[in-house]
Amino acid sequence: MFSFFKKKSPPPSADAATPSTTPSATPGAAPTPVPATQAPAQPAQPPAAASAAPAPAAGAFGWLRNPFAGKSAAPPAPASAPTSVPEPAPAPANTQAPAPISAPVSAPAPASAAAPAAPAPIAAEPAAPAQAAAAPAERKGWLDRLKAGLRKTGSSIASVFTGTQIDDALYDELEEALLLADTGVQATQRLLTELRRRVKESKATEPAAVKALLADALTELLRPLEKPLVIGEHQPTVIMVVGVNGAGKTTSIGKLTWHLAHEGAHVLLAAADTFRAAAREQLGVWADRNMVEIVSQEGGDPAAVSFDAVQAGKARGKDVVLVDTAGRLPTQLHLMEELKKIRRVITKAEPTAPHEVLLVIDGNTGQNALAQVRAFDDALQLTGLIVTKLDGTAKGGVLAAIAQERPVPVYFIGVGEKLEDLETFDAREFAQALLG
Ligand SMILES: Nc1nc2c(ncn2[C@@H]2O[C@H](COP(=O)(O)OP(=O)(O)OP(=O)(O)O)[C@@H](O)[C@H]2O)c(=O)[nH]1
Repeated sequence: MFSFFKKKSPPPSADAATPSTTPSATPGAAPTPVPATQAPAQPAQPPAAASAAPAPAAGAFGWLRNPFAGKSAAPPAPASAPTSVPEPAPAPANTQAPAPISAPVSAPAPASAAAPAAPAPIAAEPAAPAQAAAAPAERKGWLDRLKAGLRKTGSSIASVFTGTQIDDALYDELEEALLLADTGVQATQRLLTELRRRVKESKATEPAAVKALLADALTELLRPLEKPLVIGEHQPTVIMVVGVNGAGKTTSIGKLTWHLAHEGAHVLLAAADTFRAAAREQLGVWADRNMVEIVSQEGGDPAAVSFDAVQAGKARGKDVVLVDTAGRLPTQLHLMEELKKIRRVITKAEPTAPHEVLLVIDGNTGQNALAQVRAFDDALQLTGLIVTKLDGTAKGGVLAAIAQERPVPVYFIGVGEKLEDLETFDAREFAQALLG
């Protein structure tokens, strides 16, 4: 299990007013909010973790605290304050993971106040150090999978250090290996310069020691990418998810939803890919699996669906609204304009939203991923990345290129198709996994 988000204490509930009880009651025209139905505990063959898992949020994960866990373990203080957003319908998300869910649901605001250690202002956390200490067995298992996933990238870099001498040949080989791993010219040069400095300073004599110094230099380079996703500062937190076709957007949203729901968050999905029926269906399957609501519409304007979803999320006191958009290339300018419109219209529904604009990139695309980050960032002002398919890739170095050239935080990385194959990004873990 994991906990990947931090929850800020929501402001003393604003729009409490009108929770529309049923899943529908969507304002405006068409979109059809589909209740995530009665879904039985375990749908067909849900991604492995679903069955293996829901040890309801224990909050024992690395550098992110799990405020919902606190709430569930010890039922939040009798929601004294008239609180905020009364959760209307017995939020579907909850049925499956009784403990964490129900509690937070009904009284989001005060709960967080009650949440013991939570007041901590969120944002950028000195991530790494705490992590190792807090890391439970699950984190260890994840690290093993990450290592296995990055083996293709790592083995060629690691082979540089099998010799006995630290000489120019070693640095040349390393340069080649880093470039082949799609680390990019700038990041590669920076790493080599930094490595030479560290080697000199430490008077290292063994290639193995050089490898450890490289891990340090890489960690430092990647560190700016570490940042937790913050949930709870706004209610709902509106997250718009974008990316090229097939990058893994919908799958990542599904995984994220599962984890959020199991942390006790109430999630609403918005299927803003209104053109492709398969895309909507795929998201619908994830909604059913996670027993969360979805706003979906056949045809029509993706921006309108997003607007309605945000409105519905506000009215129903959801913690998170996740907007899935259709895949597109950044060179398809009219489609990029469509994304900008979705963004604008979301802001009309909630002036502070979207709170996150996440780009999903396929780790296999190497340097092209960097081009995608640049283009989507220019168009949409990204707040974070999800990097998928780092399993089996020989191009894992691209994160170093991103850190060097366009350091948009990496909220999550994916190393497989199963639920548990999505985790928070940690610079040192990644550097170590990358170097084998
Ligand atoms: N190996 C691996 N496969 C993944 C990962 N994440 C997603 N996938 C697979 O990638 C494929 C595409 O994923 P989708 O979630 O449909 O991608 P999408 O970006 O929503 O696609 P469009 O809606 O067409 O734009 C699916 O087969 C997923 O199972 C990952 O981390 N590792």
